[in-house]
Amino acid sequence: MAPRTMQASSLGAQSTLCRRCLKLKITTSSQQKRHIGLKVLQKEKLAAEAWEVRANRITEGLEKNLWDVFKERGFVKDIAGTETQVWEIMRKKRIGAYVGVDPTAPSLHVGHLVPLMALFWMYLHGYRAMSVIGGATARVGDPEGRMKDRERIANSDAVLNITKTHYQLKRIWMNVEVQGRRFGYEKNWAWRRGIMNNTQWYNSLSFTVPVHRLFSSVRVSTLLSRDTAKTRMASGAGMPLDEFIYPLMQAWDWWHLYSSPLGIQMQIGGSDQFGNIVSGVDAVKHLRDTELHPSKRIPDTLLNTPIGFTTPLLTDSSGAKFGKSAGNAVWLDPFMTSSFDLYKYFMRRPDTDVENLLRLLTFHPMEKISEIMAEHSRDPSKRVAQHILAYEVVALVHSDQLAKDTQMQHRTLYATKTGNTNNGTDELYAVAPSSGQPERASWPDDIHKVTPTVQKAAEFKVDIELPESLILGKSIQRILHASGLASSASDAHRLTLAQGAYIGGSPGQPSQTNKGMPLGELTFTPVKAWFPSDTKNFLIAGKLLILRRGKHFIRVVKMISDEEWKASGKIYPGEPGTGKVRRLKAALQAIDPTLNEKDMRNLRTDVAKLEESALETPLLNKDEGVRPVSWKRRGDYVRPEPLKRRDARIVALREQLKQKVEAIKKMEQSEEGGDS
Ligand SMILES: Nc1ncnc2c1ncn2[C@@H]1O[C@H](COP(=O)(O)OP(=O)(O)OP(=O)(O)O)[C@@H](O)[C@H]1O
Ligand SMILES: N[C@@H](Cc1ccc(O)cc1)C(=O)O
Repeated sequence: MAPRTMQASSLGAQSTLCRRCLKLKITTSSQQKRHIGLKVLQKEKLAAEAWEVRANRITEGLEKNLWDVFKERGFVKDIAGTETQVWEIMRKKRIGAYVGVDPTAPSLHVGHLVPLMALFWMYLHGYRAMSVIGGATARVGDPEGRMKDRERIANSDAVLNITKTHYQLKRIWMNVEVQGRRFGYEKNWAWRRGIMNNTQWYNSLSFTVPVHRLFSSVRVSTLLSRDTAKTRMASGAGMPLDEFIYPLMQAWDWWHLYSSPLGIQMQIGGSDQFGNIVSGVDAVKHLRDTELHPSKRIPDTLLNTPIGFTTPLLTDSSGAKFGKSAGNAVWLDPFMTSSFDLYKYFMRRPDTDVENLLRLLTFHPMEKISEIMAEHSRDPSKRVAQHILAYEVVALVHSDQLAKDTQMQHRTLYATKTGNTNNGTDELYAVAPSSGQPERASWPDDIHKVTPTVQKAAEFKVDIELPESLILGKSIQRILHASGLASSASDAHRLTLAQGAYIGGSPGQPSQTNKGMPLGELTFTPVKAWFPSDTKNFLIAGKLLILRRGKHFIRVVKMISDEEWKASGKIYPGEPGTGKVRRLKAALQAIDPTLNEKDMRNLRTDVAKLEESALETPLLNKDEGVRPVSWKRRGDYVRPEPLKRRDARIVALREQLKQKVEAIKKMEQSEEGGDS
């Protein structure tokens, strides 16, 4: 049976044929009705048949159950349910699985990749995979393993964290598609993946519903018997009620996902989540078995059993779990940890850990990992395995291209100036870079000493800060330009005309009266040519703007006072009085204060040419003194002495200019940041 139909029937849904459109009408609850075309049904039937064939092949030992892959790669720490149950359910049913992440920081970190990788494997093997952002649960915070009450998150931070986490996950999911293709997984019509936020159901949930349906069945003693609660009680400090019932909130999420047409039957989490997952299993079973609405009832069968498992925790060198709370996270956000530093972090993993990390964090098959390790052990100083690990993680988190560039950058940086152009590792690299730069034969000591770019989350709350006079006084197009989402104000104008730019706010409300982004939700409205005074309606907590270009390019802008802006010494693209021409003029005058306007104009033209030719094309003909290339004169031309002197001065100035132009460019690049 096709997944959707199967889900519909397992949920007790009724199907009837619509007489008007001759499509099958599936009724999953008293309110929800969906029309499914015959073509879709046919596809679902084919997908179900393929799944059945696969299940039989697993029984016959011709194919591996993904569960066995999880086990051999070291993904399984603890299981909620029995192993036989999980094995059989995964064999027979195209179940859905989810991993939840609380957006308590503006970025995911390396530790999150472990449970997420298990989810990505599920997706690549045809299961439904959901990554859930805990927009609602983050307002409470999981008390698991904490000795003290959690600090509550400010509204503006909640919005910011949700936005950043959402787009980070989106990018990673896109990369999973790319990596899936690279590793030979053929995308199938039935594959389903997504990102959800639990505010989607919490914001419209009546308080009495979970109270009646779930809380009434849970004994306080059960919650009190959990380690965290016991420790907090024993310390005499106790714990706030919201943290105390946090496991029930997480359980409600699972119930919501389980009973939805997605049929999310499995929860995956880091090993600290085991308690929450086990209570989730009990809660989902209870809610399922006490369902009163006949059309929503799900039978208590093996194939409908909620199951879960936890993955091992990634720890730092002292054995502490990488996490936000511990303050030792290696972030995935490029603004917080550059791709180079992320690469470097994995280059520093000790040989004893690298095989395990290759299994957990890459899609390389086990046989390939054995080959890599064999090659690695032939000469560990080349750090072949670490290079491949670092490459794969950067490709997953950022992109293949960036991984290639970062690897090249790394090789160049650690290259010797002499000899040995091939250290024999090239063929093992995920890409086969041949930069001509020899790799250092043995690794310099400093590579082990460099401290990781572990940044405090609080220092990196926003992508860019911009002054109040711009945000409240200039057009939204100028703001888009200043934030780096458009190459100029006119580009921004074209973009808004084509409805390609968005701002975080309430959808469907005019700019003059827009109420802004609802708390905890990520909603956008297209940017229009509104009055500058309307932009303030989109400010979150009076200071944050969330801007988006197209689907993925996002900037979180913080408004600061003009005084703070001035004191920062920065300039933003398009800032009045700081144009390129003006800056060049100032640079020229700094080089030679005696230059007159005409000289400067000539030099500026030269600079433009220099820039165009990427500072490489020779501007002078070999024997022509300083005559520009365009002066096509005969060889017997003799340049008068005063002109020669002037030329010599210009040559010297050009040299200095080249450096200035480079410096200005670098400054611009670093100001613009980038959605690499
Ligand atoms: N170091 C880690 N190794 C493996 N899994 C991790 C690690 N850190 C977090 N996870 C898992 O990622 C998922 C989401 O974690 P979440 O962001 O909610 O918490 P966290 O990073 O542990 O933050 P906090 O320290 O605030 O609790 C959970 O399943 C969690 O167990
Ligand atoms: N409690 C999890 C995050 C989470 C949130 C909501 C869920 O439904 C599931 C998981 C953690 O702190 O790591």
